[in-house]
Amino acid sequence: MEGVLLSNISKRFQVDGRTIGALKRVKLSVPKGAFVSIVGYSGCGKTTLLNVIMGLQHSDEGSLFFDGMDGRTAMVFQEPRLVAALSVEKNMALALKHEKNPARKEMVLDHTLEVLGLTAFRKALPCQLSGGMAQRVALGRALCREPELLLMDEPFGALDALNRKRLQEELVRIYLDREITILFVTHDVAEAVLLGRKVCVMDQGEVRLEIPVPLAYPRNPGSAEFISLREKVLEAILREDGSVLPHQTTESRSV
Ligand SMILES: Nc1ncnc2c1ncn2[C@@H]1O[C@H](COP(=O)(O)OP(=O)(O)OP(=O)(O)O)[C@@H](O)[C@H]1O
Repeated sequence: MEGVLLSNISKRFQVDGRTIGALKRVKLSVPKGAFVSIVGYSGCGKTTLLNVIMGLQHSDEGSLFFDGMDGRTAMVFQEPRLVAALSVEKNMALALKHEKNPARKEMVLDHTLEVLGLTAFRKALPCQLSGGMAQRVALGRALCREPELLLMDEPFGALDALNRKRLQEELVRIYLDREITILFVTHDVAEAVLLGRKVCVMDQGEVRLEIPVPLAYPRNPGSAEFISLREKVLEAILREDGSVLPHQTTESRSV
């Protein structure tokens, strides 16, 4: 299978003399071109998993394979992490600094600004942007790398509902337009089902369950199929945790 393959990946941290197993023999396959959502309770190892795949942290054990992929990987974080002194276009151009051909550099930059509706703000500084726009710039910077693999760590978590919805729609459009593989971490069960072709449920450092989402894009969160899948994912998370959330509606549940 072409794609990213994790085989028995483990990662431990030492905190105050205690050993924390952040990842415990994680097995996961992400086929090339797939959109995979990862959900799970806070602290279950989602960020560590992305960091290991990105190469920001080394695993203690296990193997990571990129089969049939060229290794071009980009990551988007919960906060935009823009350089305050640089304009929108200069922030995005940071991802193109290895591009030798100036015409191509300009073309990728112009195209990405346009796709994300940022052309009119290309000269703006980060302090002149709204939260949604800043996150769009962060996504643009990642896309300028023309990644085969895009890792997203709760990228829309800090946005208001409207901006979040817009960016979710834009991300699906970008995914369908490009041959890109996406691994998307979220606390929001509905977002996981809205975006992923597969939802992986993590618990205490393990990928416990993989639930396929066989719905066409764009998805309708009000449809019976969507609601049933959302419930299935939620039940899987609660089953792993062994707890109940008595006062929350399924609409609002995030983990
Ligand atoms: N640099 C670190 N040093 C020590 N412990 C860490 C470090 N990074 C993560 N951990 C621990 O590893 C475990 C997994 O953390 P991780 O950030 O991957 O979880 P998460 O599922 O992404 O959580 P959240 O949803 O809250 O972001 C947690 O117990 C955390 O305290």
